[in-house]
This record gives sequence, structure tokens and C-alpha cells, in this order.
Amino acid sequence: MKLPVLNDEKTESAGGCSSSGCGSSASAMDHLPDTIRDKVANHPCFSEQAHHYFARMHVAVAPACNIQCNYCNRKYDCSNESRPGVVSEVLSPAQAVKKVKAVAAAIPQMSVLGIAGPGDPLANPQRTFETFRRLSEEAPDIKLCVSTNGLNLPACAEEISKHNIDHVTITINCVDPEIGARIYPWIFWENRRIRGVEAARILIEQQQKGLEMLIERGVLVKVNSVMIPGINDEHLKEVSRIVKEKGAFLHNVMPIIAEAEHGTYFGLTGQREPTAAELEALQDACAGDMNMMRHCRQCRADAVGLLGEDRGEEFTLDKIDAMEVDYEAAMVQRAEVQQQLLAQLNSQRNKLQNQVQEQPIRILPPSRPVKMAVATKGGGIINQHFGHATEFLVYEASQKGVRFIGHRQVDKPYCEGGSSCGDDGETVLQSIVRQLEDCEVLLCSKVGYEPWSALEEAGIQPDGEHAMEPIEEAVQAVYQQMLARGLAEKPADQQQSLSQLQTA
Ligand SMILES: C[S@@+](CC[C@H](N)C(=O)[O-])C[C@H]1O[C@@H](n2cnc3c(N)ncnc32)[C@H](O)[C@@H]1O
Ligand code: SF4
Ligand code: SF4
Repeated sequence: MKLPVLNDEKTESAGGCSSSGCGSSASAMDHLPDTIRDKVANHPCFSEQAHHYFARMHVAVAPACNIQCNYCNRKYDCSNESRPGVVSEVLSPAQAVKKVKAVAAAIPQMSVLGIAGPGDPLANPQRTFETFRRLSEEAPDIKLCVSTNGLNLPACAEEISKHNIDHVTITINCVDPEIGARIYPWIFWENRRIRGVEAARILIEQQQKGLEMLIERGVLVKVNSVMIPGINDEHLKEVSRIVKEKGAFLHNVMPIIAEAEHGTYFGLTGQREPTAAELEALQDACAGDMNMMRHCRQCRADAVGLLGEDRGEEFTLDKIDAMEVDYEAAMVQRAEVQQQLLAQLNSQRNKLQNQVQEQPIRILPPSRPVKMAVATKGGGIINQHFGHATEFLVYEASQKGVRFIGHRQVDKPYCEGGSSCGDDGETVLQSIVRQLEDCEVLLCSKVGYEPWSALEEAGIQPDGEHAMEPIEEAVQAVYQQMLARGLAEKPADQQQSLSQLQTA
């Protein structure tokens, strides 16, 4: 079963945008068949809109891996690091089920349970499927997800569809074995360790076969690709084209995390990470062909909560043991809360669509897109103090509408770091301002005097006037004000070259 083409560029213009320039990435959902829309409506990873409202959790039941990636080091006992592969405790299936039920009862907006490591779930099939089997019996209201490198996927595809797991992520970093040999030093296949180009060839073959088998079985597939500058960055456009052609639903191009202290091969050899601008450019290039995920937070294998927050510390095994959970009662409450959240999400989407239709058609001077950073704690509204934000969402407003383009993680919130300097002599505030340097506006609930001045000096206009308003509406409103004041006009030289092009 092939899915319809859907990408953010196309859906924005399909929103009926005219020169009045309104619309929203919210409209992306409207072009999906009902069956697929129902599957993704409350999935925080498969729907950008849903990630403001619904939470996810991972259970770390899969410690072993059947391949080695040059960017991965699975380190345990580490609670202060947030990156894939890191967990505090590996759980047995029974412990995992207990934890999921406790979290689901405490966080009713938790809609999805994923198994994503810390190794490869399908290299630990007994532990993984035992967890899924028990959960589908004991907590049938939770969506099940699995994330794999794909080596063992063809052997498990049938079992995946039997367990009602209708969302799967496959990490596909290349379709060319020569490139693969630079990413994977070895795989463990048919009881042998295989190295080099031959290893990459087998891995790629199994990933592509697994992808096809899942699509045939009607499973929604997301493809993760790690962007490694100088190794597979250009090549990922080809990967995107191929997986889209085969019917993958979503492509998630993520930046490599390659810090020397993580002890990975790439960390130690000085492999550089891409800049935010490079990542966005590659995501845009892939989007010509494919529906892109831009809100992935590269979570730990035991993450709990809304994307961007981690409440894992509240649910350690000793704390769960002390909790009394009545799951029958929790299911009733969860259903009510999730219905309300879906209603809120739909009403926000409809409101934005109505705005598109009601906007009078006006002829405006050619305008340029404007990036705006937003501080939010979730719920799709501007409700975070600048000083408390651990991340900022970045939106782009243009005459085509508003689209989400990414997020910027900060090392420390401003209120925790103040004006203290890191090893590189940069203050926390300077580092946050640098991360947001391509944005022209910063929307938050409140902002103090010192950061206000620093943002303004860097050409970023702080804005606390839209506190508690829905994000996309506020971004749209600020853009309209900028247009009205002539602050978002296309530079004259670009206007000229555009008209020259049109004449030519
Ligand atoms: C920890 S893995 C677990 C699932 C499975 N083993 C896999 O690799 O797909 C989850 C995701 O994190 C990615 N990942 C692991 N280490 C990373 C790193 N240092 N930088 C960026 N992505 C990384 C993997 O490529 C994968 O897409
Ligand atoms: S497949 Fe996943 S768990 Fe295994 S080494 Fe690669 S990133 Fe790490
Ligand atoms: S790592 Fe990305 S895809 Fe996985 S749960 Fe986190 S946000 Fe979702």
C-alpha cells in the first residue's frame, strides 16, 4: 500500500494561500486518508501538530546490538545526558510493563510506547516482543512503536504486524555500500562478524527488504537518517527519494551528535556536527520529494514525557514500586483527556484554515520569509519564560503560511546560567543568542531586561505580547504586522532579479 505524497511545501500552498499569505503546517494532516490520519493524529513523532499535546515514552528493554555504528556508544547509568542510546537502567519485560502502566496512569496524554534500545530492539526479539505482547493485552489503549537498524527486520516483519505495532522506524543512513563502509565498521550476521563494504551491502539489502515488507503489511514507516557532514550528507537526498518511492511515510534527517567525550569513533576522529542551517537546507532539499520530520529531539532510550522534556527521574523502578495503579480507571481518564486534546488540536487547525479562507485577497509587495523563535512548555501555546526555556522552536512565516522548521536546544536555561562563562569564554546568554541568530523575533511569555537588550542588539525582537496565544496564530499575526510596517519586504535587488526572470 503506497501512501499519498505529502510534504510541507506542497501542503502549505494547497491550503489555498493567496497573496494575502496565510496558511499553516496544520493543513498537512488534512490531505491524509482518514485511516492514516487516525493513526497519526495523537502520535507525537509522526505528527508535528500532535507533539505539542501528546507525550511518548521509551522502555529500555533491548541492551544488545547486532551492528556497530561509528557514532554510537551505548553508555548506561547516565541520567544527565540526553541522546540516543543512553539509559539509566535496563528493564526486564515485566518491569517495563509495570513502568508503562504507572506512567500512563500519571500522564494521561502519554499515547505512545516505543522500544528504541539502548541497543537494537530486533537484536533482542524475545525481550522486545514479550514486552509488546503483554502491553497489547494489559494496556490496549497505548500505541506501540519500534525503532531498528533494520538488519533483522525481514525476519521480524510478520511478527511486528501480528503484534499490532503500526508505527516502525528504520535507520537508513545510505543506499551505497561504499558510503556505508565509512559509517558501519561491522555487522553480526548469520553467526559471523562481517566487516567493510560487504557488511554495509548486507545491511542495506536487509533494510530495503524490511521496508518493502512493512509497507506491504500496511505498517506506517518512518525512516531516520543521521546526517554526517562529508560522508552521507549529499547522498541522503538519494536515500530520501528511494524510501519515499517505496512508500515510507516520513523521513527524519537528524544531525550526528559526535562529541569526543562520548567515546565514539566519530567523536574521537573529530567528525564535525552539521550547523542548524546545514541541517535545515538538507531537510528542505529532501522535502521536495518527501514528508519530513523536523521536530525529533533525539531522545534517550528511556525518555518519558512530551518531546523536549524528560520526566524519567519521576519513574525510576523504586518509585514505581511505591505507586498503586488502577489501570482500568486510568484508561477511562486517559480516553477522556486524549479526546479533549484531539478536540483542541482539531479546533486550532480549523481556526487556522478558516483564517486562510476569510483573508481578503490583497496585493502586497513581494515579501521575504521571516524566522521566529518560540518558547513553549507544550499545548501548542506561547507559555514559557525566556529564562526557563531549555529549547526554542523555530517557525518560518512567509506569504505561503507558517511552517515549523526546527528546534534549537540550549546547553543551560538563561535563569540557571545567568551571565556565567563556559570553557570557551561565552556566557550562557551569548550562547543562546548565537543559537537564535538567524531569527528576527523571539516570542515568549516573559523576558527580563538583560536578555531583552542582548536579543535586540543581535537583531532579534523580543515579544511577550502574545503570551498564552496559539503559536502559529501568533507567528502569523506578528508577520502580518511586519508586512504592514514594511519590515518583511524582499530586498530590492531580489525583486528586480525576480521580475527579470519573469520577463525572460
Ligand atoms: C539509539 S538508536 C536505537 C534504535 C536502533 N538501534 C537504531 O539504530 O535504529 C535510535 C536512533 O538514534 C540514532 N543515533 C544513535 N547515536 C546517535 C548519534 N551519536 N548521533 C545521532 N543519532 C544517533 C540512531 O541512528 C537511531 O536512529
Ligand atoms: S544500530 Fe542503533 S544501537 Fe546499534 S550501534 Fe547503531 S545506533 Fe547504536
Ligand atoms: S527520538 Fe525522535 S522519533 Fe524517537 S521518540 Fe524522540 S522525537 Fe520521537
